[in-house]
Parts: sequence; C-alpha cells; structure tokens
Amino acid sequence: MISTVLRRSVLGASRRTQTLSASLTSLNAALFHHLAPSSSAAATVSDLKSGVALPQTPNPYGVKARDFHFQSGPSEFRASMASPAGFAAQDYALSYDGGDSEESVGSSSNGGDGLAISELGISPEIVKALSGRGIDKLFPIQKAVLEPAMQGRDMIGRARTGTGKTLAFGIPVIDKIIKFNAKHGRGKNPLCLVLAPTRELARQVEKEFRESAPSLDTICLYGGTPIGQQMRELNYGVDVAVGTPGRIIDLMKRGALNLSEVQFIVLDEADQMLQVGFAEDVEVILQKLPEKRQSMMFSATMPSWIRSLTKKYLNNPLTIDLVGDSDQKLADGITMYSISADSYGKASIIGPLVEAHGKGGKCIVFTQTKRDADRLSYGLAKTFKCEALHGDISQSQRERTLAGFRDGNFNILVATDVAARGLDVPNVDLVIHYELPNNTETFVHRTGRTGRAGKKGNAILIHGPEQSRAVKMIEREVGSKFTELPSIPVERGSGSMFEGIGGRSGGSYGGGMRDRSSSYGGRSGGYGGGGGSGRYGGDRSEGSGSRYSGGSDRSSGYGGFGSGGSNRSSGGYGGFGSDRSSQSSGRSSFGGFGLKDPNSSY
Ligand SMILES: Nc1ncnc2c1ncn2[C@@H]1O[C@H](COP(=O)(O)OP(=O)(O)OP(=O)(O)O)[C@@H](O)[C@H]1O
Repeated sequence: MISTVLRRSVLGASRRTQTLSASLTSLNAALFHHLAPSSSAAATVSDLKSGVALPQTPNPYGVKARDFHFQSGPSEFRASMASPAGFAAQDYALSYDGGDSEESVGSSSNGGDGLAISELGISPEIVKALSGRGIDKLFPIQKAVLEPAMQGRDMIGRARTGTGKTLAFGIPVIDKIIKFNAKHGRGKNPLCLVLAPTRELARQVEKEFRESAPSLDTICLYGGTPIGQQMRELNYGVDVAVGTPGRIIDLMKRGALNLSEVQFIVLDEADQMLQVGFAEDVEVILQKLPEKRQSMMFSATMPSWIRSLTKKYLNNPLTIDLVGDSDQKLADGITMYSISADSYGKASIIGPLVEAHGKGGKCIVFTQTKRDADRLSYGLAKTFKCEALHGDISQSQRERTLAGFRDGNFNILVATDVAARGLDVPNVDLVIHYELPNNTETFVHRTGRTGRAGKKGNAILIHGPEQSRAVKMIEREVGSKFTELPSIPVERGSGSMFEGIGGRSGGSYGGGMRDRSSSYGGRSGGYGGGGGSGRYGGDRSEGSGSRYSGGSDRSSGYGGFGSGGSNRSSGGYGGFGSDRSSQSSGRSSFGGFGLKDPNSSY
C-alpha cells in the first residue's frame, strides 16, 4: 500500500511538473491576453510572480476521463490518505513570491467582457457542462478569482449579489479535483468542503457543483433530513461535501465524515455564519482540517470575527474585493422604489404592487416574522398563486416550496430573511420589503434576489410615513436612490383579503396584519411566538454596523437576530437551516431597528 502511494507520488510529481507548466501557460495566456490584449502571451507569462518563463503549449488538458468514477463504490477508493505529492491544491501552485496579506485585487479587475471559458484550459467536462447551462464566459469575480485560485492561494472574496461567486470558487476547485482524480484515482473522503449558513444555500451550492462537474460525487449535508442516508452516501465515497456546520459536526462525531483529506475549504456567506450562531462550529471544523489546504472565504462584510478567522486559519490570503469602497452596493440593473403605507394598509397594497411592477414574473415579499409571512401569504393566496417560506415549515415542505417557486408553479413567495442570502432563483423580477429590514446588509441581500446574473429587476421598500430618515440612510448606504411611488389609497373599515387571518381583532385589515410597532419600534412579542427573550444589544460591533435610527426603537437597541441564550428553540434562526448541534455564543446582533419579534425573525 505504502509503495503504491509512493510510486504514485513519484510518477505523479514528474507528470505534474509537465502538466503544471503547460496548464499555467495556457491559463495565464488566456487571462492576460484578455486583460491586456496588446501584450504578447509570452511576455505576459514571464510577468507572472513565479518569475518562471513557461513554455507555450496549446490546451494542455488532454486529461483522460476514463479513470473518473461515475458510480460510487467502496472498491474503487483511492488511497485513503492523499500523499503529500498528490496535493490537488498545489497542482498549479507557482512558487508565489509571498505577497503580503495586504495584497488585494480591487474593483479595477471588474471590467470588460467575460473570458471565454472554453479557452481557459479547464477540463472539457466542465466546459461542456457549463456551456449546456448557457455559461460560456466568466463573470468578473470569476475572472478575478481564477488565476490565484488555480495557483493555490488562500483568498477572501467579495462581490455584489448575483454576480457568480459560487462558480468563482467552484470552477477552480472542481477542475483541480477532476484532474487530481484522473491521476490518483477516486477516494472515499471528500477533497473539498464547502460550508454554508443555511440548508437552502448548501443545497444550491451543491447543485451548482454537481451540474458543473457531473463526474464528481457531491453530497449535501444538512439537518432536518435523515442522517442515516447521508452516512451511507459518505461511506460510498464523495469528492465534494457541502453542508451546514451543525450537521457536519454531527457526522464527524459519529465517525461518518472524515475530513483528513480535505484540500479545499470554502466558507460561503461567511459573515452570515456568525449571525446565525455558527461561529464556534465553524472554528471546530476548521481546526479539524489538514494544515495543508487551500482556504477560500466569501463574505459580504468583514466583522471582527471574520478578520480573526482569517488571521488564524488562512495563509497569506489574497483579498479580491469587487465591491470595495464603491458607493453602489447593489448589482447593476436593479431599480429601487419606495412607497409609504401605514401599518394597517400595507398588506393590502402588495397585490397592486405585484400587478404594477412584477411584470407577471416571480416576486419575493420579505417579512420580518414567520407569523407575518404566513398571514400575508394566506391573504395573498386568495388572489394570487402564493406560498410562504420560513423556519417553522418542515424541511421537506421548504424544499417543495422552493422547487415549486423555481419551476413557476406559483409566482409569489412570502419569506422571512431565510431566503435573503444566496438563494438563486432565476427570473425574480420583483422584491418587496414588507417593512424596513434590520440593517442595510439585509436590505442588500434581500434585494439581490432580483437582478441576478446581469438581469434587470425591481425592488420596492414599504415604509411607514414616519420612516423617511431610515429610507434616506439606506439610500446613502447602498448608493442608489429610491423612486418614491405614489401611495395607494386603502379604505379603512372595509373588509380586506386579510380579514380574519390573524388572531387579533380590530383594524380593518384583518387584525392579524396589524402592526403595533408602526414606527418600527421594535416592540418584541407583538406577534406572539415567544418574543422577548432575545439577547438585546449584544456585541453590536460585530454586526453590519448599520442601523437606522429614527422611529421609536423601544427595544433599546436590540439585536435583530438576537435569539440568544437558551431560547433558540422558540424561533429565531433556530428553525431555518441553522441545524446546529451545539449551542454557540458570541453571536452578532444587529442593533437597531426594530424587529417586532426577535424570536420569529427566521
Ligand atoms: N459566467 C456566468 N455566465 C452566466 N451565468 C452565470 C455565470 N456565472 C454564474 N452564473 C449564474 O448567475 C447566477 C448567480 O450566481 P451565484 O448564485 O453564484 O451569485 P452570487 O454572487 O453567489 O450571489 P449571492 O451574493 O446572492 O449569493 C446563477 O444562476 C448562476 O448560474
């Protein structure tokens, strides 16, 4: 066994040297040719930090696909320990000259047309799979990440919503794994681990990997589903594991998930990990990984936890920030509207807004609480095809709901912030913020469910008549202006589509839609659901820092996500996707701006 590994290592090392040279030549010729069309490919190659002039070769990837495993099976495992020489993360590694950690790639890289993926020298399998999905050119973040990722650099990436961050890390990782497997055979333990803060995001990332590299075995590990099946699948062997930290730790504890061969770790939406209470779990997992690995982290913000994580677990990371100091935080193509409505009337204006601005396409309405999501969707369902999505809905139903929304079986999704981050549903034309979100980050992520992959979209923010200061603050912080829509008259005292939905009487819009915190005053417990036990004001410096003042925030700066302490079971993030197996502390709480019911936020 040892001699096999050694033999493979020696052979692999010499073959790798040839392939490495050729691969880099091709990749960099393509990249540099694109970035600096006037310079010759030979000159650009010698510009590389390696200082090594590499020979020019046409597409070097005559990788033989016959060794790939299409069917999992224990008998075909590669040696259980990847030998040091067989390290996929290094297959392309130039001897980088050790640029300091301040090194960064900024928004200047964010221009121009995409690179043709077929010219990059990546595995034909990936080119074909992507092309089948209409993906033929790299988006800017993908272009910026590709070369350093191929070189094995650790990195921190940031780009606007819907701009293709998943494939930015996905393409280099799967390309390296395909080539590694071609040389070393298939293995049982995952070579790549991707951590995501919610189940839905984990599923989406796993799907993106699967669809981009059909020959790889991928698995999605998350709670709310039977663990036995995941254990069996792991036992067959996987190349890429994507999951939420809680379930991953659970599987590690049961001895079903072995991370000793992980060569690539990716933290997607890293800052949200902190917000949903995964900070400790993430660190536990990072500590279990082999030291020799490539780590990539994508994070919209850099709270101090992320900075310390970076210091502790990333090696000389390159920062690729395509947002930077740019004022404009939303993707191009998103038009923002605002509309004033009082708390009695706002439920009734959703229908007219959808009809006027939804273009008959898909629409997501974001509410702060699960209760509001239920009530609003119940009311809207009388007129529209509509469903709710939040953390109190069973995992299987959530999956059916999302699939139905994707497939167009219904076109209005009423969701809590669980759908705010990362979810990629094509052709969402309209996002409606049923009330002001907790902070600007959340506004940006919610809004970013539309206008994805270069498409156009509309976002409408419903605000109270007294919230104009908060609206201005959002404008300032996202760098775009709202166009104020004329208010839609709502007849008080008449019956409405929400009548009878809610438990509270009074108010012409059905009691249930009444919003006692009409000045977003953050009176917790307003909608029941176990409110009031959240941790208020904890560690506010960790949050996005943005909080809209004004209004009557009676909850004294409480953390919008603050379902801290021991009451997580009553709501908060607990339900949706945050299948934590252990309690964690140090969670961020956004200050601010009044959730009515902190324990119902997801
Ligand atoms: N190069 C490309 N060409 C065309 N479409 C692409 C390309 N890259 C990604 N996409 C598509 O763009 C959409 C958005 O990508 P993705 O979900 O990775 O964005 P994101 O930056 O992670 O967004 P968010 O910040 O909201 O999580 C997806 O549907 C994806 O398939």
